Amino acid sequence: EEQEEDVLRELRLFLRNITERLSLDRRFKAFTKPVDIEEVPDYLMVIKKPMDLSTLLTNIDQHKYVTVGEFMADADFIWKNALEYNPDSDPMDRNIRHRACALKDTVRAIIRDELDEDFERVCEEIRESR
Ligand SMILES: COC(=O)N1C[C@@H]2C[C@@H]3O[C@]2(Cc2nccnc23)C1
Repeated sequence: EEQEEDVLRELRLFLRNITERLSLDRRFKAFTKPVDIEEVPDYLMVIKKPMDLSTLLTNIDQHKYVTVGEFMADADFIWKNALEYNPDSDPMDRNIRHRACALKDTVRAIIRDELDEDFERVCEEIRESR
């Protein structure tokens, strides 16, 4: 009903705000757009579910997420993919893995600090009712 749409509208505002703040952080520049398959032709052979901050934003606008948990599952692919595709000891790989870990910790810290547990519970009730 209308109250549910009000909750989901507030969820989308919350998720857009997080995603935009991450996109402005210079540490996360490599995560703002999909990895360029022309530049990295083997990427899709290694990474089965590419994800990036611009795709998260598109998904939000397409009402893909009904809970913060669903959003976090996609956000986690961004840093997990980076750890998987860039495993070597060379400085470039180490640098992107460091940024991937910073992204993981930053997402979790924002959600711990800014998400009301009761709000997420209401979103989960809506999800289960659909
Ligand atoms: C999230 O970003 C990444 O996982 N990567 C991995 C790719 C390998 C390396 O860095 C990336 C882009 C790139 N382009 C050209 C040549 N080499 C590279 C970004």
